[in-house]
Amino acid sequence: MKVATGEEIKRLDKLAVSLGVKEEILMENAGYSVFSFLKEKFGLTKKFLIFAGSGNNGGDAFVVARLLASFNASVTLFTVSDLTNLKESAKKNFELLKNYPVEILEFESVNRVLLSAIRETDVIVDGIFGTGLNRRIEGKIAELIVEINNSGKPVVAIDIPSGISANTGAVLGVAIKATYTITMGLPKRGFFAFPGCDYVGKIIVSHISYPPELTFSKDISVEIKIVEPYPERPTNAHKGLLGKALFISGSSFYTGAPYFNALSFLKSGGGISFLATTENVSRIVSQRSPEIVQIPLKENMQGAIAKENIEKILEFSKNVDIVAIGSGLSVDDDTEQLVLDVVDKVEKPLIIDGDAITIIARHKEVLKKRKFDTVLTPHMGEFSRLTGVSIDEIKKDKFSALFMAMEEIPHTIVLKGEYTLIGSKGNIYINTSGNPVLGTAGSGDVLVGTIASCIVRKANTVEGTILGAYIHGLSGDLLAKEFREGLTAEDILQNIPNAIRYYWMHYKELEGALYEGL
Ligand SMILES: NC(=O)C1=CN([C@@H]2O[C@H](COP(=O)(O)OP(=O)(O)OC[C@H]3O[C@@H](n4cnc5c(N)ncnc54)[C@H](O)[C@@H]3O)[C@@H](O)[C@H]2O)[C@H](O)CC1
Ligand SMILES: [K+]
Repeated sequence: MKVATGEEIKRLDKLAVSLGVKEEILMENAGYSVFSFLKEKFGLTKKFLIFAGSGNNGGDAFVVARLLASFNASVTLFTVSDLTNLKESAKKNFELLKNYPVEILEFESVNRVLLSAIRETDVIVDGIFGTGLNRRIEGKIAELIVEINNSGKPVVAIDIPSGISANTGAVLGVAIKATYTITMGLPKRGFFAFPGCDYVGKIIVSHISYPPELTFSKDISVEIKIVEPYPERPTNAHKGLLGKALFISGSSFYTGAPYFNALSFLKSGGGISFLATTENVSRIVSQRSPEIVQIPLKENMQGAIAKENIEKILEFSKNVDIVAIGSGLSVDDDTEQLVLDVVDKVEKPLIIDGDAITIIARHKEVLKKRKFDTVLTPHMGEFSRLTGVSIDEIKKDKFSALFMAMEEIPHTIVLKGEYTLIGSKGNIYINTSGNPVLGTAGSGDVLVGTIASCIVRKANTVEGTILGAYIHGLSGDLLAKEFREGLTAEDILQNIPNAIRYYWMHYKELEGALYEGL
């Protein structure tokens, strides 16, 4: 499903209008989708308290009030801010509403009338601001929102929780904490970025009768894409057929990263995992996992892979289907040379992680020159090094930061975090699996191996990356159903086969599971 900015959705609304789907129809559909959700979820015997602003979000709210009242439901509606400049469709709906049994009040301040209305209601509907929010919410509307948030009542937001930026997920002053958000046309980017993601509650999408060419608009470059699983193991499956990976990772301080890299490749469907690491690390990893094929290398004074191994590594890379470098590696001079040579000379799909990102961030010309499929898997800090943009700036709008990075770096970039973003060829794919369980040491190393196997088994770098990121997050999601704390990268790794089984059974429903279309 495509994910839009506020501007994009306004453009789609206009296009729909130009195709004859008048604004009034769109507004009716928007209101109807919220009404039918309320009817189904809460029933029409409940008390509804609706807040309507002076824009078209308020217009949607008038429709909701009218439809509820037409079933004789108990409805109180507060108008928020001055309604003298209502736009045409909203104005018509406001006038229409006056013929229905709805208590219409003006919100003046957080006074006794308001507090008692909030206390007595069963459900609150937020139609204060939608995509038209263009500045911080202050004064009495801010106070109102705080009161709604403190009420403990279920809140259904129309289109966007008021106060959340549709594009970035920022809170503009204060924002409604919604239990459900019924969003119009398409979901908005801000729902998948922190802190907006904590305000939307469950997202339900209504296409408000857009013609499908708008819903699936090619001009929108952010989307949630659930890809097909990789093909089943062939009957004559043997390890060579299922893909060979070479992991160049680990140093004396990081013995877990190479283990997680190499074993997760096998756990997620890869055939043979080769691990190029120092002799010492190799000994430790082989005791933990004899399934991994070791390429023990000479160590330098810093406990990292010595540079005299470079030729051997480059030569070995010719025998495999994919190479990954960087997890728990090091940033010393020998490692720098190793990373530069690998990025420059390995003619296979390459995943660049961890310290290798830190190194290559200082030599972007080598990265830009690289002609073979490449995936970078930075966390926020590494992404900041890679782009030269501060973490604070990235957090303000991670979508724009990733679009900018893609202009400079012509590779697939996986920006890890809550809702990992995968940027490739000017498009961004939002990963919707995962939860805070995954924020544990070694989790990123498991991600590298999982992406590697999915790339090889799907024979497609971008789709493999999307699939690998999803499976990794899903492993954490399935664990989170049973456990709250105490999970480690080992648990995520061991649960990957379970995540794969689940994905294979349910992937067709996964998009709908997040968005119950109306
Ligand atoms: N356009 C369509 O065809 C459809 C729109 N739908 C709904 O409409 C809203 C977007 O409506 P819009 O009128 O553009 O904006 P808002 O309702 O969000 O409100 C704008 C209103 O509020 C003022 N304002 C903005 N920020 C603040 C602030 N911080 N404090 C005070 N006042 C503020 C601004 O000046 C305007 O007067 C969209 O989200 C949908 O819900 C449909 O669904 C149907 C089709
Ligand atoms: K709203």
